[in-house]
Amino acid sequence: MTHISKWLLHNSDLSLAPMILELWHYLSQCVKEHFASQNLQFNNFFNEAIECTAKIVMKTTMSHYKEGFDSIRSLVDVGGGTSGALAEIVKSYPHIKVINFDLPHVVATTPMCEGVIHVGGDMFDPIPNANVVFMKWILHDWNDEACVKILKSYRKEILDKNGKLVFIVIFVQEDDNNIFGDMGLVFDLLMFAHTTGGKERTE
Ligand SMILES: C[S@@+](CC[C@H](N)C(=O)[O-])C[C@H]1O[C@@H](n2cnc3c(N)ncnc32)[C@H](O)[C@@H]1O
Repeated sequence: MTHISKWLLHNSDLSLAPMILELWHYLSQCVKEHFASQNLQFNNFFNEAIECTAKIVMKTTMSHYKEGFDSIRSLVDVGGGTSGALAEIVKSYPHIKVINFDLPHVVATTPMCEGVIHVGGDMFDPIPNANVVFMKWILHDWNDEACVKILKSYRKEILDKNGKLVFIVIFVQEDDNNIFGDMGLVFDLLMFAHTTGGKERTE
């Protein structure tokens, strides 16, 4: 077993197996819109895939954005999935009132998580009230036009409340020569497989 293949083990605490292995079996069906809302098994695979990466990414985010979280009173995670990111946030910052906001079929199958309020809805409609709008790995799901729409409407809402927008995004570097260099390409292919119009960006 190589250092990198350890990420594919199902039984380790930090694993990428749900993201890298299972989802590809559904590539052809994913071309159909709304597949996840109609197929419970795929919905579960997709949510597990996101959750396994959330744990890994939030570990780093929490250590680098410590002061940022300290000053937050309420936060809505837009497209928060099964609240993997929020679970990590409330563990370290129980004073923050957190809301997980995602599509109704996702929220319906999301297990309860202490301290997290789940709200079902559409991110292109008005979102639940909070001082901070948090979005992790959302903008890469959408084309430029949709991203501008999201950014404009949330910016206005947040400015009115003197709050802030916190985004966690992936930036692909064209001359990436490190061991994770190909991950940009892998993520771009994932966006192709699982979204209609999403892509990884360089800026
Ligand atoms: C790539 S996942 C990111 C999940 C989570 N933010 C994370 O990184 O752990 C995108 C999420 O956006 C949700 N989503 C897609 N379209 C949406 C919409 N119109 N309104 C609300 N949520 C939506 C999906 O259900 C999914 O949970």
